[in-house]
Parts: sequence; structure tokens; C-alpha cells
Amino acid sequence: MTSLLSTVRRTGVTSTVPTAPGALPFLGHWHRFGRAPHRFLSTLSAHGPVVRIGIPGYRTYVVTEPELIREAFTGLSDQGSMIERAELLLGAGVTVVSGATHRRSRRLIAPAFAKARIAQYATVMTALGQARTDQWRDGATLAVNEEMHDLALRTVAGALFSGELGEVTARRVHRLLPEVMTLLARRVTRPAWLDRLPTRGNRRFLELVDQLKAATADIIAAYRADLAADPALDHGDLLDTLIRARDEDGAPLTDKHVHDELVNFLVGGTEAIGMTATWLLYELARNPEVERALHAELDEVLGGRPAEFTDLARLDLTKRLVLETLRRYSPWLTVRHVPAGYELGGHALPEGAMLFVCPIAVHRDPRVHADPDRFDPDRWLPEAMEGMSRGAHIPFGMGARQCPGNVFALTQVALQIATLCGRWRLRLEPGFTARETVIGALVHPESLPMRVEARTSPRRETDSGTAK
Ligand code: HEM
Repeated sequence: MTSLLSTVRRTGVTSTVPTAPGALPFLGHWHRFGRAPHRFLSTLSAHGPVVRIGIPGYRTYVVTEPELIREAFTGLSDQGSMIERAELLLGAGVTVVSGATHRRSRRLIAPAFAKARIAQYATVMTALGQARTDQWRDGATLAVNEEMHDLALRTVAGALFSGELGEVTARRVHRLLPEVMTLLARRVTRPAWLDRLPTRGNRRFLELVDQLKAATADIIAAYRADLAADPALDHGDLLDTLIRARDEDGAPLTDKHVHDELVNFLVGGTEAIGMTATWLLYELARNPEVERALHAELDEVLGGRPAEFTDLARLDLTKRLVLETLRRYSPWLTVRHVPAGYELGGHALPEGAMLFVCPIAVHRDPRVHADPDRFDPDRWLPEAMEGMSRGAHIPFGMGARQCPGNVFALTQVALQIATLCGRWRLRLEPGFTARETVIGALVHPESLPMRVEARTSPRRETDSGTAK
């Protein structure tokens, strides 16, 4: 049995990092971490602000206390070996690179997420949210997790590439991405030597990566040709911004770099947006008072029409609902690499170790958020947030690696939820409770069947005499 306390030396003093109980010889905590990592990581704050856990092949510490989380996120920026193992798919994209190369990549992609650009992507978000509301039928039962995943993928792909060729590319990517992401999640959390075996899963992964490259190659070539023919032509999408990006010396991104960043956005964005919308609809159905308040806001602001970018300023409750959903159902893991001589909370941590922060564990910790199981958007009213540590709400991480797609994601979920809920109400079967399961970096419901019911908004009734 691993000893309960692992001792580390601090300059001059000796301080101890507690080790989580229940480690097994050789396996460490893998038997608990591998099965339900967010549940295991949620138990750790009881053992201290920094806790050591045993994962074969890695030296791992978990930070559980918001102020130390803030300190770790703002002081450290590299992610280390776990993410480097995703390089086959993510290439030299912003998620994988480190140090000065990472800072350069962040500068190059920043214009793609500027406010004016988000306002342009919002037209795609609104249009696809509206198209989805048109497809739904009163009384139908939907697999809401699949619906929201599909909508998210189409929307992120639609914001990346526009036009006819964009649609073809989005369809190709749409076919490939779910499988490639499932295989990726499996690869990075198992021992590295398994990646090199000629198994069916490994071969399939490489095939899918090649197909993704082929899908983006055609569209990148077409955009370059457009830009050469007419430098003023603006497709108004993310790909256009990447093609135009220039570094300090005026050099553009290579085709490979553009491809890598596109894949990073698709992988980083799609699943998380889809899951946020999924869980939001689930929580609305379980909290009728919150749902009523949302309907009142939507009827007042939208009166039955789809939500547009300029409506966001008045969709205050909708935005708070997104924040509250991101508290309850955020990603379960962010990672930082420990450099030489690093100290945190009075502990000297060994160089090369991995520092885990589990956002969902922090968000569900009663020491951090009172009554954490209550779904309460009022937590995000300005007066309720006074004095809250910045490390207490970290669905997008923080510091140099903070998610660059955060405003994009908040905009998309708010606009599409407002559009869907303006017109439809989703009902759970009586007594149904979603069972959480971890896939990749997120917590998914094992299944989420919900029944669609048409709503009647007061203004629609007045305008047309009948409800749609
Ligand atoms: C609800 C939706 C989303 C959530 C919860 C989310 C969450 C996160 C988190 C936790 C990180 C790691 C941050 C850290 O380590 O400090 C991250 C990084 C990243 N996200 Fe997101 N994300 C979302 C949407 C998006 C979207 C829409 C895009 C792009 C279109 C995107 C692109 C990325 C990229 C490229 C990174 C890597 C950044 C870096 O390493 O510098 N994400 N995201």
C-alpha cells in the first residue's frame, strides 16, 4: 500500500502533500480514477488544498482550493506530456504547442475571436438554431444529447467555413469527428506504448486523421485562391481570419498550421457546446420555476422570433442559465506541467509532475458553492458574486491557456437555447434522472430522451391569432 503521506522538500522547510487514500500497489488510484474520474477527484478537497494521486506513468497532484487554482493557472502555462500525445490529431495547433510558440499562436488566432467576428458568426448560430426549431414536431421524443451535439457540430463547422464548399467540408468533418474524438480520448488516458501497436483502433485513428486533412486541404486551397484574386473578399468566417493572419514579420500561416488550428477549434469547441446545451435543457425540465422565468424573459424580449446577437444584452437570465449550467457540468480536467523549482501552497512540487485542476469538482464542492446540487442561476447576479474567488468558476480554465472560444461558446449556447425555448418546451419522462458518464473531457448523460411540446408565446398569439 502506498504511504498515506508523500513527503516533499521545500526550500529550508519540509512540507507534506497528502496522498489520497485507497491507492493500490502498482495501480495507484487508477481503479477509481479510470472508472469515474470526476467523482474520484471530487473527493479530494477533503484531504487538502493540494493532494497527490497515483496514476501509472505520471506523477500527479490535484489542486482543490480556488485561490491556489487561480495561482496555478496564472503562474503556469504548459500542459506537458498528456496533451502532447494528442499531437497526431491536433498537430502544431494552439492546444499542443508550448512556451513562445504557444504565445505566438494565441496572437495569431486572437482576431478570429474578436467581438466583431463573433457578431458575424452569430448569424450562423441564429440561422441553425432556427432551422432546428423548424424541424421539431409537437409530441415527438428526441435524444436531446444527440440533437444538441449535432447542432453544435454543424454550427461550429458553419462558423469555420461558409459558402457551398464550406457546407461540403462541414458535412465531411461532421462524419469524421465523433469517432476520431472518441478514439483520441481513449488514447491519451492509457499507457503511451499502446499507441504504437498495430491494433484496429490505432489504424482507424490514423485513417480518420488523414481523412480530416484531406477534407480541409481543398477548402484552404480555395480560400487562398479567392484571396489572391480579390484581397478585399471576406468570407466572414473563422477560416478566412486564419488565412489572413500574419505574424510580426508579416508571414502567413502555412496550410498545415491553418489545418491544425481548424482541428483544434473543432475538437475544443463542439462537444463542450453540445453538452452545455444538453444539460441546460435537462435542468430546465427539472426546475419549473426557473423555466417559467426563462419563458417570461424570452416572450418579453423575443416574442417568438429567433434570438439574434443584438438581443443578448437583454437576455440576462438566459446568460446566467448558461453560466450555472457550466458550473454544474463543466469539463472535468485541465492540466499544467510543473517546471523546476515550483512551489504551490507551501509545497515544493517535483519538476515534470502534472498538476490537475478538476473544474467540475470545484464547482460541486460545498466549501466553494453553497448547496451545490441546487440549480440556481441567481448565483451569477453581480451582488451574489461579490467576493467570489476567480478560481471558483473555471469552466474555460484561466490564464495563458484560457479557452479562446469562451465568448463564442457563451454566445452560441445563449442564442440557440433562447431560440429553441422560445418556441418549444422539453419534458422528461416522470421520474427520469440522467446518469452521468465521462466521455473525453466532459460529463455526458448516458441517454436523455425528452418529449417536445409546443409553447405559445403571448405576442405570437396576439400577432397571428394562433400559436405556431
Ligand atoms: C462550452 C464550451 C466550451 C468549454 C466549456 C471549453 C472549455 C475549455 C477548457 C477548460 C480549456 C482548457 C483551458 C485551460 O487549460 O486553462 C479550453 C481550451 C481550448 N478551447 Fe475551449 N471550451 C469551449 C468551447 C470552445 C470553442 C467554441 C472553441 C473554438 C471554436 C474552443 C477552442 C479551444 C482551444 C483551441 C483551446 C486550447 C487553448 C490553449 O491551449 O491555448 N473551445 N476550452
